Amino acid sequence: MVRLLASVNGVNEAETALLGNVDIIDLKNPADGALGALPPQAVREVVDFIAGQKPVSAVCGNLAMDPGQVLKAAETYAATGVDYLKIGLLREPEAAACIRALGELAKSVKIVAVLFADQEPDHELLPLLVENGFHGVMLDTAEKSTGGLLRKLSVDRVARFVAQAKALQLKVGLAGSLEAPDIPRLLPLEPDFLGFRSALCTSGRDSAIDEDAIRSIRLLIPEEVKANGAAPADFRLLARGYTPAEVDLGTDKIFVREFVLPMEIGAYSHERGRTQKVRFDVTAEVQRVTDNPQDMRHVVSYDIIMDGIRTIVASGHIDLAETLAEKVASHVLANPRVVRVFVRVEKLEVAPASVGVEIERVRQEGSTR
Ligand SMILES: O=C[C@H](O)COP(=O)(O)O
Repeated sequence: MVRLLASVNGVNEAETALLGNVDIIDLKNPADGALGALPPQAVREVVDFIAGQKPVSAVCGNLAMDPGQVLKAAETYAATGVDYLKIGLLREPEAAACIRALGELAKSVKIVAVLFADQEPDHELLPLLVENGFHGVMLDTAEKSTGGLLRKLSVDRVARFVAQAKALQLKVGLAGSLEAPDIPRLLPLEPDFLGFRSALCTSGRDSAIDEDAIRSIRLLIPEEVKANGAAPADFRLLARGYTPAEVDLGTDKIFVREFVLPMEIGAYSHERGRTQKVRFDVTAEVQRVTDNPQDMRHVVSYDIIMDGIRTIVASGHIDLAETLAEKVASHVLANPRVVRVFVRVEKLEVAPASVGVEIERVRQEGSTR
């Protein structure tokens, strides 16, 4: 299940977030950047106000990578009674010593490390976080005015980060000026939570959060549904395409055309260890879910197709264009609303003309992939 974390600046906003049914109330001072902390007393007030209705996290401030200072701040905020502490780790050699300094405290409070997508996050810190008992890790952006997470780090790199953290049993969160169209792109990566501030505000990150804005984000992150004691919804399925229509409205086609990427491909030895340009054309036939599409729940985003291609291309050398086409088709059909997909893969640098393959694949009856 992917949880919705909302960053709030005090009791009033915490109440709004509670009404919006977010999953985690995160405390920070947005006016002081990605890691601006509220005074400990203000954090305590929110912890008392929430009174266990939702988990509460707090950031510990814009800390220099000084182990003593980091530990002191963490102890101060741990004493407020929050469920999670968020500690920002800058891309500096002392970050490792700061992690070690928190090892003892991590036995009594859940600590989540925050790494920045715009500072080349250091994957080598992940095992160290585990060794020192950290609960989780999240990617955020330090600079909020220059675009969101997926503009700072390509989707395949975010996917690799999530997969690596999960393989180490760390809880993993993603944030960074996330907007509605980012959500269907990030849900398939199955992070443990997605974090928001800017998208919840009426006019900019420093303005107040707004109930309607929270609601529109909440709608895009499936909540755990348990009806009559039935098994919880399959979030992997929901995450890939939201709820399929109950009545048959027919299909539409979405497409990505002339998407060219350099990649390692080819069965010849001279094609190894170098990239060549490959062009992708994909058309997906998708079930319609409404006559009145209004938000990301109602569409299958073409970004998901491009994200899949980028991730497949980044995964390493592929010998055959046929293998590549099958992988792309399979990725697109992973979305339960896609009933048929057409994929053309063309190698553009092989011969005087382009060469490649076209395939068409259809969802098998009853298959959820
Ligand atoms: O922890 C999450 C952040 O508060 C997200 O803030 P943002 O959406 O403004 O980047």
